Amino acid sequence: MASDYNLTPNEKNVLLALEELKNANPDELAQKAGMKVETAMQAAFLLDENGLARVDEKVIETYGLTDEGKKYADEGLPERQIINSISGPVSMDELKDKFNPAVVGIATGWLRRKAWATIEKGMIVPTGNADSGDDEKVLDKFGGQERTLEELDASPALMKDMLKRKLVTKNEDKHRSVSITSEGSELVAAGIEVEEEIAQITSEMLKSGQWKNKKFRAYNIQTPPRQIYGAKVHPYQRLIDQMRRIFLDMGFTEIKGEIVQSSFWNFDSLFQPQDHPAREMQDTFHLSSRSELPPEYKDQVCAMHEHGGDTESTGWGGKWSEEIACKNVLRTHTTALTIKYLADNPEPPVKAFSIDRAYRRETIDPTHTPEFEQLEGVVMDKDMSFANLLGCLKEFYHRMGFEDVRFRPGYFPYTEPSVEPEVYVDGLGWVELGGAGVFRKEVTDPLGIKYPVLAWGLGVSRLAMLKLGLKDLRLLYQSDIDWLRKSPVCQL
Ligand SMILES: N[C@@H](Cc1ccccc1)C(=O)O
Repeated sequence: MASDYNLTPNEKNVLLALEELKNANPDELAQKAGMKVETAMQAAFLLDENGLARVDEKVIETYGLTDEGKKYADEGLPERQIINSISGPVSMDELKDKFNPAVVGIATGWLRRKAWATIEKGMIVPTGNADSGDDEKVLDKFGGQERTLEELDASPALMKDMLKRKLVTKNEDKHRSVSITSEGSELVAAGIEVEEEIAQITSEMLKSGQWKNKKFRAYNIQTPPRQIYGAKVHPYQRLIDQMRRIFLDMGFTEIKGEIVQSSFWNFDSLFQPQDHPAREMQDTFHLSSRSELPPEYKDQVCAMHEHGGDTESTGWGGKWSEEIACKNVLRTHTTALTIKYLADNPEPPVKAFSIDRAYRRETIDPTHTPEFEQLEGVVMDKDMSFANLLGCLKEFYHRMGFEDVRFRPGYFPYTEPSVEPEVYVDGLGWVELGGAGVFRKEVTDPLGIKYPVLAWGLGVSRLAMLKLGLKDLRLLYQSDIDWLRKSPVCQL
């Protein structure tokens, strides 16, 4: 049953005005209701929402004359001016003396097209038939105003031609009209009482006691409130913070470093041969800049690569090139940071980690991005063993909420033994999450590191996908505000 209970005084006034007008444009409505157009329309939209009125919008196309069009409406089209001024053949030159050459230029084409004249050897020869065309009739109809197609009594094809000839412009105007619905009329018939309502109480009203005689606008508890999205930490950042917290809690020091690294620190110090496939253009972002090689290590690293240095290792053999080692790259793993940190801090114990971005030339797909995070860590101390490495990683994954952790044999040029940790995820099975191992002598010896080093580099975004239940890693990197606001994984 309709009731005026929830209507504001403006809505009531507009509804009463509409009942008289039935259908009106915004200006008429505002005038009748005795309010500003915006106020009246605001009320009309509210009435529309409640089914008491209807606001219709339609786009009306109108045409207007361009400056050129106006001129020709007054003076006649160029072809008309010329055909009216001649009674027999005339030469173009003669016409150009009498008329603006631009006018003559435009006119000749149209004289021919309209078959008002032929052009023979530079002479314009009237055909004797120059009836007023539809375009001229339309030009006459404007009378200095915007006109609709109906008012001009013109075909769309003709208007298209005139648009092309730049005689007219086309405008699209949105027109609104408001009409009362039968429900609205019923409500008016049942009686509407307009009385001033207040939505806000002022201190004056309170002081004077006036508020006692006021009518308060009722709350409409049906109106859906505007959604408010609180600020929060990005879910990926939240997980990164959680991982950082775990290592800090386990007594590790966080290290940071440069994104741009020499090949020396990114590859050579890690005993990656200079012809290793990972160093190829298609895997690594190579830069044109270079770095100085650290004088305290470069000879030892060279010796290790070429023949195994002072150790029983044979090295890779061949010639190690300083030229290749000093070339800069975007770090392809954060192991470049931990190895340098160890070289700078060779005294045990060292427990350090880094959680930061690495770069590889990956083709972007749901599980690969050229920029990604790694969680890198090293432990160096007397008597550290492979078992300590597995224990440390297990502990980390447990703290991240993964119960089942296992290790598969892996291969990295810088570790021996090497493993790939995996966690078990319901529905997915065992998921591989990075690499780990104990640094080889070939890595530690040239840098003067005397004790065993446990090392790992774990995929962070892969872990985040598992924790957040995502199928597409790219979501983590695109700041899709809608997803961030609404996705349940972002609700924490
Ligand atoms: N750097 C290796 C991971 C790793 C780090 C340390 C030791 C062993 C492996 C990678 O990016 O895949």
